[in-house]
Amino acid sequence: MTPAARIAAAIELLDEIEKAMVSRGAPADAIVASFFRARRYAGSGDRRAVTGLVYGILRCRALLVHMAGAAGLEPTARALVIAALKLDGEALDMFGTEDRFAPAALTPAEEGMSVDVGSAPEDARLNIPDWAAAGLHARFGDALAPAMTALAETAPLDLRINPLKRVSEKIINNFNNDFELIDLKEYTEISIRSAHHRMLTNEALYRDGQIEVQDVAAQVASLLVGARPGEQVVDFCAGAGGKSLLMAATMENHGQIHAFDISGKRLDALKERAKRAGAHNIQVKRLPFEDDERSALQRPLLGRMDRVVVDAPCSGSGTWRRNPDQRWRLDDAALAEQAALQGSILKEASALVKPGGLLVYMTCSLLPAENEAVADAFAADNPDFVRRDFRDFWTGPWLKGEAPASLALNGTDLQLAPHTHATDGFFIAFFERKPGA
Ligand SMILES: C[S@@+](CC[C@H](N)C(=O)[O-])C[C@H]1O[C@@H](n2cnc3c(N)ncnc32)[C@H](O)[C@@H]1O
Repeated sequence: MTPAARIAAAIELLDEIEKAMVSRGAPADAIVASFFRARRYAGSGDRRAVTGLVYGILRCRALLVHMAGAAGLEPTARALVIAALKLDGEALDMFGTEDRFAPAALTPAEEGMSVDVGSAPEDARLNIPDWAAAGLHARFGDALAPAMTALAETAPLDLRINPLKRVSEKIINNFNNDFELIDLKEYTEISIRSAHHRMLTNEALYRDGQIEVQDVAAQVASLLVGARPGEQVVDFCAGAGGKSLLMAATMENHGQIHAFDISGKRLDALKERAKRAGAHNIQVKRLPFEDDERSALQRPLLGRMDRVVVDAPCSGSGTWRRNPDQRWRLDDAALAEQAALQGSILKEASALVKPGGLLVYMTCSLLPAENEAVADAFAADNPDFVRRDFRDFWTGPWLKGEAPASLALNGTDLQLAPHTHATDGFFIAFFERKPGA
């Protein structure tokens, strides 16, 4: 593709992503994949250039929208691409050239767009969507700028060794030098990090289930649950099984994990991953939508589980490094709806915990409305549960050293964030059902 054709393609691709953000359609990575499936003529260099420009735009979209608005332009995909090129100090001479793929010539308003970043409001400079502004200010206070800068970066590729497969240090050390593995032993014994994103599907270690892809925050969360061999555990929102797989390892495949989710597709993926990982104690159950069927499925487990994990559906604000389009997919009403759903799932799942058992609530969110507020409301309405300090659980297998400092707004829960912990944003709260309750 010519440079002009790449710009035209970036405008087209961004337009598709913008429309999907409004309609809450497919996520950006799925749109990128289908965009290039339909354009087989695009080489890998073209893909990298077009995708790099589009993702770069999503990482500072609020500022670009501000720049377009200040020039009297609607924030169309074309205006955002022009703003991004200006911000990067790129020449705009590929617009309106003889090249038949070139985008149309710049209008006077587009020509005149100013790159006066200093005059933009702080939330625009830091790429903060309106619906998350109050929560992020409350979470980070004076550290808002470094926190948001870290959230705008590209996340590393985090992996973990699968303890069920007993991979030796030597094998890991030999694992494709190209991966530039960083020895990441700060929080756990089993984490490794690659500076680069590569396809792992052809790697023998991955195909044989010896390594898994999982952000370190999610690894820490799974280990903090502390599931032991022989226990009965429910992973209430198990999805594709990130937490279940690691819990199966702490349980050494003994006892039972009941993996629930409403998505049959995700549970199918869990089954595949469990097979690859050699995790044999996970029983997958799709939660029906009808209330009575849903209750019937859970009835045999009521009040009998040693541990119940609720990895609730959330805004995903802690994963914005990986999914920058997620910032633009919610609004105030959707956030409130999400928090209400989180509260109701937590309440429903709590009924499965046995007296003396543990309920662990977690999200990959940074927002107090989805984190402390949901946990606080549960604590207030459920006196038969005691809120426990996360530090008490920093004892499980493969967790290292001292518990890290927490960014939670209280002294008991754990909140991780990219700028302080070099992980995704992640929240975890612990509740113990009173013995005899
Ligand atoms: C954060 S994801 C779970 C990720 C998963 N635990 C992992 O580690 O890979 C949240 C999951 O909640 C599921 N979910 C959404 N609404 C639900 C509900 N009402 N009951 C149970 N699961 C639900 C979604 O399908 C999604 O898989």
